[in-house]
Amino acid sequence: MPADGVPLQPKDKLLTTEEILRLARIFVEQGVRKIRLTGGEPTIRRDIVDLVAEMKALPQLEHVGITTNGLVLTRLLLPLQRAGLDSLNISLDTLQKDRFEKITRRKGWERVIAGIDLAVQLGYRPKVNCVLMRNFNEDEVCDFVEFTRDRPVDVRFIEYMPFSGNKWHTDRLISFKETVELIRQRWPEFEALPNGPNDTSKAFAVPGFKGQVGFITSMTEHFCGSCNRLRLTADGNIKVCLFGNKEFSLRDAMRSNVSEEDLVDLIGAAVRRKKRQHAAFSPRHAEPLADGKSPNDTDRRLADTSRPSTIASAALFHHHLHSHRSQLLQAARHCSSLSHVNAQGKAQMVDVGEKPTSMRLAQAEATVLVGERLTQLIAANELAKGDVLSVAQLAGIIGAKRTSELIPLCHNIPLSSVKVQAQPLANEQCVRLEASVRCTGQTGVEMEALTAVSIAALTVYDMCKAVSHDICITNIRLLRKSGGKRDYQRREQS
Ligand SMILES: Nc1nc2c(ncn2[C@@H]2O[C@H](COP(=O)(O)OP(=O)(O)OP(=O)(O)O)[C@@H](O)[C@H]2O)c(=O)[nH]1
Ligand SMILES: C[S@@+](CC[C@H](N)C(=O)[O-])C[C@H]1O[C@@H](n2cnc3c(N)ncnc32)[C@H](O)[C@@H]1O
Ligand code: SF4
Repeated sequence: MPADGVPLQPKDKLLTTEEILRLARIFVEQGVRKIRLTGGEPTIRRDIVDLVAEMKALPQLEHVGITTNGLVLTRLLLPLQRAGLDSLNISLDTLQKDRFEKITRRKGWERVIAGIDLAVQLGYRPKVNCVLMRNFNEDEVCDFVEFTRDRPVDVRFIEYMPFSGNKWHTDRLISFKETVELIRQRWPEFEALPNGPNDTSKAFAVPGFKGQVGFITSMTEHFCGSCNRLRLTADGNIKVCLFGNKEFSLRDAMRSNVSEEDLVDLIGAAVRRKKRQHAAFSPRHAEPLADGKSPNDTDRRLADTSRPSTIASAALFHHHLHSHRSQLLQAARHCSSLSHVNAQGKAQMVDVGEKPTSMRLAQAEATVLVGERLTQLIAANELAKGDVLSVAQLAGIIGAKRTSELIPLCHNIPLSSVKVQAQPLANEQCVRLEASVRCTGQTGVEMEALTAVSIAALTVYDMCKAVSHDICITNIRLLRKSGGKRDYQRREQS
């Protein structure tokens, strides 16, 4: 706990019980089988027991766990167990009462130990998380191993990770290998055990001890290759990586009544951007790897993990859709000479039922002139609102899918593919957007491609307008289309 405490989020920014449960249901329907409630500190939520009970009622969910500072377990663990809690991890960085009070700036060490013992009595095999820091608690490594002699607990040593403001430094990191060597000086028989496919920790034990020891080697041997985790912050942002920027505000999407289908799309798009390894570091390792690969640098490079990036565009996007739609409907009422008008002067859709089915493709582009500074900020992904290019891409995809709702007489066409590319061009000081839409049907998809780039362009505007209003959306145009009665190819494309 920092000396000045930590700023708390206003309550209305946090997800409500209903919002958490709705997202839990959606995630489970999409294939998630384990949910861990962590934090922040999950036990400060008054609804924590109800949350566990409601989640356990989701038929396909196999496991609900919690990670807690353990301070109120003696009061809460029994109700949590009755609610169905499957497992618990308790954070404890020291076995010394005074040191605990120094780290946490509060009393309560005895309560945490009592919470661990209660968990054991109730039949759990709790995991005890201990972050090792040099010149701080490294002298307790063997005490923690000793803690596993008579208790069926899994003590896990976590390599100290850099998070914004925690004064991380390479020198403070105590590596997995170093810790194992230290333990083997006292217990030479300390042995490795098998691990599960997506475990964060490497299991070890002293033969004969009731408990075991694990190592979470996020820094020296990252396990990103087998990482299958998604993270949802207390205020509703989905993060596909612990070290990544915030992704989308699912809270804002839900509060602006985005449909469930679009919510699933937002989640899917975030998941597809999950990288092979964590974003915050160069691929270099801090020291020789256990698998024998040689390191090339001991100086770990950190990217800026504290960069703010609130992406609340789902809400704004929804707003655009609605205002855009009513403007368009108004315009349609004044257009009496359209071909989509019947003999009585009423608007009608063209009946495409007789047309042959064919594979149709349309490509369109748009250019957003943003100026030099914004082009640089976008390229470096340094805008406060978040990752402009990814959000624009996603908005374009949603736009293509919603075209028939926006353009009054457009058919609702099942699309087989929508691809949107967003590229900052340094020389032209612009973002170029290109959409490519495909379907197999009786009418084409040029409106879908044009809508995709238009919505993507508006999204770029929306995410940049805090920096400058000197932005111009231009050159929204069809590039080519094929598969219908007449193909089209734009000649001059600059
Ligand atoms: N790099 C990385 N580290 C993680 C991730 N999840 C958990 N950890 C590390 O594991 C520590 C303990 O996290 P816990 O909340 O106990 O969760 P867990 O280890 O995933 O728990 P289990 O489900 O019991 O394996 C964290 O402090 C991190 O150091 C992750 O997704 N990526
Ligand atoms: C952030 S806490 C949140 C849950 C809960 N409040 C708790 O104390 O367990 C989750 C885990 O992250 C660990 N953790 C916190 N800061 C860390 C750091 N800089 N490096 C590695 N692990 C860290 C904690 O020790 C804890 O086990
Ligand atoms: S990809 Fe991110 S979340 Fe997954 S293990 Fe690596 S750091 Fe953790």
